Amino acid sequence: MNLTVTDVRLTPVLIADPPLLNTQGVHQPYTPRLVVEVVTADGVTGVGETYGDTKYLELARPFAEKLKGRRVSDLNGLFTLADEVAVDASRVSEAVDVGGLRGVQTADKLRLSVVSGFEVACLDALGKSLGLPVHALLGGKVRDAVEYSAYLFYKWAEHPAGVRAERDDWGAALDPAGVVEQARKFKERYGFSSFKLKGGVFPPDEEIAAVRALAEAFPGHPLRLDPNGAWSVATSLKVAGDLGDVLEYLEDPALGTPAMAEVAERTGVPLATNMCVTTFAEIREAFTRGAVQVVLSDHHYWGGLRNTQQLAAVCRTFGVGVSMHSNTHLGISLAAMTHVAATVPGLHHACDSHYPWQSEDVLTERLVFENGAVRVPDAPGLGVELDRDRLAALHRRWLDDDGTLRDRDDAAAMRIADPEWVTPAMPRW
Ligand SMILES: O=C([O-])C(=O)C[C@H](O)[C@@H](O)C(=O)[O-]
Ligand SMILES: [Mg+2]
Repeated sequence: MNLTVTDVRLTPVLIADPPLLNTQGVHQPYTPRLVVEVVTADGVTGVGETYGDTKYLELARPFAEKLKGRRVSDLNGLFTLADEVAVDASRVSEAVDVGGLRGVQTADKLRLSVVSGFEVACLDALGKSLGLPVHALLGGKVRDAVEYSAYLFYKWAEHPAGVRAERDDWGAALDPAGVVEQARKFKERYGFSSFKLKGGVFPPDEEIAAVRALAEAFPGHPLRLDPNGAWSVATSLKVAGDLGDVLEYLEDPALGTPAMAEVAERTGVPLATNMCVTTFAEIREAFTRGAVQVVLSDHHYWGGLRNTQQLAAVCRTFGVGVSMHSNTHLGISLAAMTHVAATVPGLHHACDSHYPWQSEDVLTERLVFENGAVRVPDAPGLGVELDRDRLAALHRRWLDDDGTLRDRDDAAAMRIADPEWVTPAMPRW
């Protein structure tokens, strides 16, 4: 068996995204992703996926060149390789990523986000070469299915008039009734029984009312609210006080570890984060201050599936829960998330996934949610297959774009509907 990488293919794509609202603005009609393929000397192809914005592509290209000649089994070596790829300082001059949705932006985190796509592709190729599923390469699954939560968003019925976009059949959700209706659809279509509402969009009282309406419509179901740090400590405490009886956890109510620690100290409602603990370096302060009770891992920015397992082990050591964060992603990443989640003992919270919002994929067969869960694939590698025609079509869309959609910008999308829109100063409420 020859596991040497002889070729690496990078295919940026633009995939359709509905008009989902968050505190920074609204999703653009298409969002960039990068599909990574590694090919071994034996002709085995492994596939991975990560962010597709320009700053990631700029790193992925030299990284791909360096990977050639190495073995797909050399997973630790990926981090050494990544250290050799220079990050343009202007790419990390902002303190926060995606207008603040993914926490601090550092050169390391950028590199790790790129490594993750290659790590998954290498694991896929290795698994296919050995005839083993990725979860077996990670030590073996401890469950046969991974539970996901319905990721509810405030949402317009459609993208602004005149903007090229794909239509969706979810309708608008701009008030409590709309949110409950969306949740019903999620439950009907996918069987989800946990619900997360992306907040930070409307004044907190409106979002409290929406969560109350969910609690009434779905009694006993785990509920979460995530305003992406849009609230002050006082507002966070008010929301925790009003919703404490129905929330599984409150996600990033306030921005940064000190503010989260202050909230945590004064409420019994567990706090989750994908914003103040997003790197290993951020763990110590957050855990010693008791700022978070659940970390939402994301194999993309934590640097892959094996780093996700390490994060889970650290969380376990400190008695902190673990679950998963999600951005817009394709089926490749859902498969990767499912494999790693299957290996993590003590995963007590349903994972987030944007996948139901994605009408487009690059796989021959979409992954399916049954009773809110994805069965852990047992076929070799990730257990998914690329549909090359779909991949080519979505790449064509990326090629045809004049550059406006190649870098995610939720504030720019919002300005099309509201030219006065500026990224809100935090805390917003
Ligand atoms: O905090 C989170 O869960 C996210 O930031 C997830 C996504 O980025 C979501 O907010 C989005 O895409 O609008
Ligand atoms: Mg979050």
